[in-house]
Amino acid sequence: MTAAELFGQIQKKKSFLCVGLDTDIQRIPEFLKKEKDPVFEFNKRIIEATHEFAVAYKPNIAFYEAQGPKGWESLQKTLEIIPKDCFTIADAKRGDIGNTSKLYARAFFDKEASGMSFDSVTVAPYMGEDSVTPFLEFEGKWVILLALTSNKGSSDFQQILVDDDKVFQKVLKTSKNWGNTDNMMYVVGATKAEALQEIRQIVPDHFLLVPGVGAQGGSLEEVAKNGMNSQCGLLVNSSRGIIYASSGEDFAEVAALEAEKLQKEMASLLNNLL
Ligand SMILES: O=c1ccn([C@@H]2O[C@H](COP(=O)(O)O)[C@@H](O)[C@H]2O)c(=O)[nH]1
Repeated sequence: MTAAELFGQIQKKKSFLCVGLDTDIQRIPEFLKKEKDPVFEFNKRIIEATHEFAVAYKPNIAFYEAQGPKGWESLQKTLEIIPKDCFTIADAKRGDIGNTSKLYARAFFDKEASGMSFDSVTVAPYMGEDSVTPFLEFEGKWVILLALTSNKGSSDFQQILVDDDKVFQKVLKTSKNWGNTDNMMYVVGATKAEALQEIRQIVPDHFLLVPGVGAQGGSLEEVAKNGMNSQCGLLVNSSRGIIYASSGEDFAEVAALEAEKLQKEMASLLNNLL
């Protein structure tokens, strides 16, 4: 999916919502646990209930890896049923020396090799250009590079000043030439919305993946005010705030209500663009 096609979906659905599939077997409603694949059944119901309000889905790979081979199977089956008009993100935070990154890229992009073909994968920038470019060699696929993350520990390294730039600013300035606006996005936490204006000075046209509304308390309004560009340029993720809004048999309906609430707010924030 190109950036223009993604913006097309945003315009169509009046939404820049990404639903996070952080599906923890320990938080799945009891009644689903009798199913052969409870994680998949949970995801299926969440996807069916929320897809009219969302333009993207982001399974966090840790939740699947932690289940061993059956977790990978649940992930693969989940990816198959995400509607084709939705952008898919493998939130795996990978990156290694070049020949290893190539294999990570194959794991998430090459269906013939791994059985999965996500649109994008999150990558850590720490090991530099040769750890990122192997992902960019896959035509039509995206790298979503960690820039300024939503957690408290982002101040440990990402916000350190080096020669007048904070490390996350250096990451943006250096990496924006590795790819282009059709194959690179950046992660910026919603809890860091005040930094979005300076980030937009460096990467005015790139899409940003913004996790941290909902359970982490980031403000959607602040994110849009500081980070939206003329093509929206934002995918805002909420995971726990949607998928665990109810722990009962009504979990999918309540998830839909939460997703719709965010979509309505997004529609009004998009009003000036559409
Ligand atoms: O800076 C970051 C990068 C990634 N994440 C991931 O996004 C979701 C957020 O989940 P919530 O339940 O909505 O808080 C989760 O998968 C994180 O690993 C992030 O939060 N911050």
